[in-house]
Amino acid sequence: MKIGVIADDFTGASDIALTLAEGGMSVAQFIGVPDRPADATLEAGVVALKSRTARVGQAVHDSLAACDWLLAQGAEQIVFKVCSTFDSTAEGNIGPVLEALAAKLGAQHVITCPAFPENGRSVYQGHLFVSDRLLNESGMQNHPLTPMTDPDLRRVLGEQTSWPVSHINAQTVTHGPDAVRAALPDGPAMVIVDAIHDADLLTIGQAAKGEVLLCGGSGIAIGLPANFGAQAATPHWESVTGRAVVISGSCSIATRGQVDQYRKIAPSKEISAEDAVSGAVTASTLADWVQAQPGSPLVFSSADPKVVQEAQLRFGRDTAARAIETLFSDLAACLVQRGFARFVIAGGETSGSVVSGLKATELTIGPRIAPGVPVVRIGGTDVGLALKSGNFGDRDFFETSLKVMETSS
Ligand SMILES: Nc1ncnc2c1ncn2[C@@H]1O[C@H](COP(=O)(O)OP(=O)(O)OP(=O)(O)O)[C@@H](O)[C@H]1O
Ligand SMILES: O=C(O)[C@@H](O)C(=O)CO
Repeated sequence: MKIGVIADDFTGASDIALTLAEGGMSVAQFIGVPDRPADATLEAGVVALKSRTARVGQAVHDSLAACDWLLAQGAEQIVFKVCSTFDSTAEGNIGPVLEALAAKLGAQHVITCPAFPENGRSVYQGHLFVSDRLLNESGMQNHPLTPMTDPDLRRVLGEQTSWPVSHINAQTVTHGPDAVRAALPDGPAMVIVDAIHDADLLTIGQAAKGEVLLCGGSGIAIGLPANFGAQAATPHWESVTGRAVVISGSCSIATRGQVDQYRKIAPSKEISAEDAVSGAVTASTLADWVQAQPGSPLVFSSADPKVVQEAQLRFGRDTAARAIETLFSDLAACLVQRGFARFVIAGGETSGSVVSGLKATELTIGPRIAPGVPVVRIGGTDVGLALKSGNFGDRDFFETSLKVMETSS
């Protein structure tokens, strides 16, 4: 293995696995830290954790365990994959995890760049933009678990780490990889690097050749496969047919648009936080409903910020979130037992729960459905998944996912 990735959520793991696969590397996504060695022919391995919203100590512990496993598989470069909207809290988990990984790997500085231009995320003057809005005006300020209220990544990361946080600006990046390398500080530092276009990420990738530790969204990996001699490719896919369901626990603006759109063409059922917390709706009754519907139904808890906020005040943020996640995880487990073969899941935390419910341990990566979202297959099965990050995909995403799963390529 050449590149080892530690991803702080499951959709993010698929996102960067797609980047590496399209960069021409053979790649697999592992669900949690595997208890056995990876296939020796793999060039990149992505360990998907559910550490973004875990307690700091747990996130550090899990990330170090993933790092140990990746190093044991021969990984020469470790990437800590975080959200392209830098989702975190004042305590972490990005800063503490990076500090721990840097200590383990003996890294002096950590190039950090969440830019993902194809999905509208750019970093300029140390500030993160989502399309033409600063992060804190992009809708991310209302995120149910990690509201992002400060667009200055130097400040955001600075609050989470005792390391100095420095910055390499866009002008330096346009001067090429040597200029970026020359701008890296001598002493220990987390280094936020600006990137506006894919070309900037390619430059950063070249500059990062030989660096043991990097941090970013999937964009940070655009330039990395070429450092190991890989050439761009389209991942292979064998069609998955069979009954399908769409499960959405993401409350992002993009997902709510996709839910509105899909409800026009498929049966749908909304689950409230109260339904899940009170146990009024159980996984098996929900599975009965899904099974009785024609076509590929949608089950969703996606709601607007006001509804989410009310539920959080009433039940507690974590209680509401975990009750919905557990319900969806149990639902998926019921449905796979009843022969369902295609699952489209919206939301990183939601995907983490559902994939665990499906008892998946390894995913193979297929072609893209949308930027940042591949189709994936549970290793050794005919079960196909789309794990969609909250903010990704256009309004037809759910329908498109089902079609891409059916099509060999
Ligand atoms: N109606 C609701 N009320 C309260 N919490 C909810 C509701 N619906 C979903 N949630 C919770 O909100 C969280 C949404 O996070 P999730 O990561 O799944 O989506 P996302 O943040 O949009 O996606 P991503 O992390 O990929 O950007 C989940 O923990 C989910 O259980
Ligand atoms: O980087 C992103 O935005 C996504 O891959 C993600 O991590 C959302 O959960």
